Amino acid sequence: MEKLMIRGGHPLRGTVTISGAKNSAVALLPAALLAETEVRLDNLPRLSDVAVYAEILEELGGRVSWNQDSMVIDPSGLRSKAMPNGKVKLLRASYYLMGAMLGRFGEATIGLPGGCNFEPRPIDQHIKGFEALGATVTNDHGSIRIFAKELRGAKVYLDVASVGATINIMLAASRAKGSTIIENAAKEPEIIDVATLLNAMGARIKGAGTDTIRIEGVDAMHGCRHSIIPDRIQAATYMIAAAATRGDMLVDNVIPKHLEAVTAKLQELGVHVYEMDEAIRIVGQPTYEAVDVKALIYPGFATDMQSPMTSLLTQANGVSILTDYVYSNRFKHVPELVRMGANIRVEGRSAIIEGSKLNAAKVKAADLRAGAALVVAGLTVEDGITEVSGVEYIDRGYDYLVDNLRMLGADVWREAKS
Ligand SMILES: CC(=O)N[C@H]1[C@@H](OP(=O)(O)OP(=O)(O)OC[C@H]2O[C@@H](n3ccc(=O)[nH]c3=O)[C@H](O)[C@@H]2O)O[C@H](CO)[C@@H](O)[C@@H]1O
Ligand SMILES: C=C(OP(=O)(O)O)C(=O)O
Repeated sequence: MEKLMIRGGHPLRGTVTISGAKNSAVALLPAALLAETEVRLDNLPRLSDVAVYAEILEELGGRVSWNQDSMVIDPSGLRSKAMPNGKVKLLRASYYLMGAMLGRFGEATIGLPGGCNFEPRPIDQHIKGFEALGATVTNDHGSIRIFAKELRGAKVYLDVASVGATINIMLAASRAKGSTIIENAAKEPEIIDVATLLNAMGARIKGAGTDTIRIEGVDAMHGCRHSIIPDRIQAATYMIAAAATRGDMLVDNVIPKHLEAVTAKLQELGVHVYEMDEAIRIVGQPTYEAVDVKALIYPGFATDMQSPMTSLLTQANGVSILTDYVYSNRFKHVPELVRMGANIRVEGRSAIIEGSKLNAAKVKAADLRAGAALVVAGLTVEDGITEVSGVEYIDRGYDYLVDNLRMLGADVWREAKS
């Protein structure tokens, strides 16, 4: 186990290039199981979640070769295999194996997912979707067993606009007989990315990115080449870090439209933000004014950005209220920020943040974005060294973090945990 050491107080200056989106990658890899020939994914991020997924595909008989930021998945040797335990427990997005294997083999047995468990994260809407398509779903001691003699298209109305359920239903329905309609579908950009890959593989999906998605099932799917969209959460984290350190950063290889909610909120704080075609420049300012933030489904301010945003709000004058309407209790970063001198209290699903100077401390990341929040906080501290443990969570979502931060002028390094 390692920890991240941060000697803060350096404004981040320069250019950072954002990698492909984690939340796309972990859906595109299992989607490749639906093809009968090779799928090549470009702009793939070097993340631990991606590495674990590649190993899962190999365990299922797929052949995977990973070269720089491209991966070729040869699904020709794939077989149906129960995966009740093991690697599926290491990441949240292993639930996509359910939809992909159901579509490909008519059956799947997958252990309930792991990943960041900041609060209970049910998958009832995924299951409702599979059942609507004609599958029988049982929970066998923490493993979900799904079986269908024949998948038939159906209309599914999601009770909540769930990203995972929307993608899982798209995966299975791509190989069902007839048409499926998903109503109240999630609209996140990663859903469009998955639909783009599936269509390039021969699927017939329309409406991804709106709340109604129509899928005409097809009999067979084939390989293709696909480039993954940039990671908007990673990009937002760097934008927030630039603002928090009063730096001047060009965040390159982004789709600015995906970042509108964070751009608008940074401008409201007083940060200068300049949008270009594929980049955003952030110019930090000496003082910021408190703002309220509501984390919502897309195109609202993403819940995954709220923890790093909390750290930035400690740098604003006045009291900010940050409310998470997606996850009611995603505040594991708060006690650690308080350890660093932050003045924050949690009331219900809101964090009430009063601006204050932060101090160096030994803190622990309890999940991925809590880790990102602690890194942003550590970068603002002028004296002393902040030690962030739980780096394995941060590695789920930020590749080349130390290299990138050092290139931007930060004094950060990894050390073995004593
Ligand atoms: C791998 C991946 O893409 N992860 C993202 C995905 O997670 P994930 O897809 O798991 O999140 P969902 O969009 O499904 O969850 C949104 C909300 O719906 C609820 N819900 C979800 C499914 C369900 O069957 N029943 C139910 O009640 C959840 O508890 C939550 O309150 O979207 C989240 C919300 O943007 C992000 O934080 C995660 O980074
Ligand atoms: C919660 C996250 O990821 P996951 O759903 O994979 O745990 C995240 O990316 O912030």
